[in-house]
Amino acid sequence: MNGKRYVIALDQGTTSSRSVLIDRTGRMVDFVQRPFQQIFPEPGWVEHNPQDILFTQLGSLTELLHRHNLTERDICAIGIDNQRETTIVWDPTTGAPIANAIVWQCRRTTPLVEELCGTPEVRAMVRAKTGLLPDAYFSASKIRWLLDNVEGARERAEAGELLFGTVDTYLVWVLTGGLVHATDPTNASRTMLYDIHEGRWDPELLELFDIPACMLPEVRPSAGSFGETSYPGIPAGIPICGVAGDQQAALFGQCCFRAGQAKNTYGTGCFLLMHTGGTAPTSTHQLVTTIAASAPGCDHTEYALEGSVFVGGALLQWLRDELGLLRSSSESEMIAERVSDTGGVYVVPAFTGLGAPWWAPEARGLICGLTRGTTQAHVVRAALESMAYQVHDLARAMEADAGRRIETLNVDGGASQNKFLLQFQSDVLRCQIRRPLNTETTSLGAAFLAGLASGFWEDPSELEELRQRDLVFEPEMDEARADALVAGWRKAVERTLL
Ligand SMILES: Nc1ncnc2c1ncn2[C@@H]1O[C@H](COP(=O)(O)OP(=O)(O)O)[C@@H](O)[C@H]1O
Ligand SMILES: O=P(O)(O)OC[C@H](O)CO
Repeated sequence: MNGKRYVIALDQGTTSSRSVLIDRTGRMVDFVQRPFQQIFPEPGWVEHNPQDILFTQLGSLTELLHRHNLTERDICAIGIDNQRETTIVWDPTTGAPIANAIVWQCRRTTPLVEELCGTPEVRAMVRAKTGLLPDAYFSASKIRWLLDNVEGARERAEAGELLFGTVDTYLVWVLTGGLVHATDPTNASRTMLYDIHEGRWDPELLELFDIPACMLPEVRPSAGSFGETSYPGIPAGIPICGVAGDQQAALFGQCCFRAGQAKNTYGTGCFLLMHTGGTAPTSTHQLVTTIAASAPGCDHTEYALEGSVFVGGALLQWLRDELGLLRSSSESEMIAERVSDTGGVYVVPAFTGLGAPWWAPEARGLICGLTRGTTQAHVVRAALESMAYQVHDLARAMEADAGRRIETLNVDGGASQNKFLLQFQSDVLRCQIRRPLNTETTSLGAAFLAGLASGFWEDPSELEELRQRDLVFEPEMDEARADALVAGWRKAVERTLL
């Protein structure tokens, strides 16, 4: 314990950077958010300018500090959570990135991954070591692309003149004045270069992707020491002692510390993660196994199963912007409640194919079951229900892989404000849904990690007690009806696979 009043979370997301002030009761006192530009140089490519990431992050931090008149005397620690997989390579002598960051959504390296990981043997080796499915999503092929396509990059990297980092690493490096080049296991586990069982960068994977080991950051515990702030304009000497990828941070922020505890984030897409304790199950349903963030003092690696829904809340934005059926996403709740069911309508938002457990990249979306009596309310309700069905499918796959039921699903994200959605989720999943009062669980997770590492909080049980009042949803729908609805959804999904 010390007299400092706050922990700050730096929440570096895909579309904005946020700085969040959190007090000892776990309350979010205030936050500052700065959006930044998305760069689409070619179809399917997505980039960020690392300077944009940096200056929106630092700008939000300084504004937050000024707004509350805060100095290093008030801030116990900084925690960082970040968009994962996004890849930055820079020159440590100047701090200048050699190119824009290649964002996790960018598909430019799909042919490269096909070429390097095309055989069943290589795919199996990558899966066994990293827990991931070989894909352009993860960092490895993005680093390789930069080395192959930026003039002189390979020679400089091999001579030890370039550094690689995910966004956490880049922020830590800049904030510590270039002293610390480090990441944490949750971020390392998303690069496709890290052996999640051995806990080290893997020589065979580095050889496969032809990436020099000297570019890679040191891997330190998520609740560990990442140096101190030393950057002009930022109060000096604040310890940075929490780092985690944003989805693992949210799992931690939801106080899912034990095997079987799960969270789902309903945002533009959805991310479902289940803590699996010290075991790393291999999914037979195309889910990925990833490293979970651990509290200080944990003597073993903890894991999670993860699955994602590509189109979640984005479907409501599509109904709003392209079909004009809604004025806002939040209006969907009131409109859906106007009807008692969808009248047999299903929406399958396979705009970019379907993810786990279907993995059908060629599938395309549909709205089916239309009759002359179908109204706006039926379609809007079916759109909300589609989010719940997709999470249901992921959750059932996860339960089969983990060999245990999800008793309670902890939820967060923008669309978790929708109570109709959460009740329907509980009905089809047949489990309790819990929404914390503070749904900013990502920032909370980063703050918790930094706060535990710095002694701001004593131990994880204290954090469970801080958890503010939850909104709880229990299944209300008759089980036979819920099963019939899910069966109808399955038929609709099958139609998209034709
Ligand atoms: N009340 C609501 N009901 C349903 N969907 C909502 C509601 N509020 C926001 N959304 C959806 O949630 C998404 C935004 O959530 P957010 O967690 O901020 O997203 P992200 O972090 O993925 O950018 C949008 O796609 C929006 O359509
Ligand atoms: O930026 P977010 O919060 O949508 O998260 C992105 C994920 O970390 C990508 O894996």
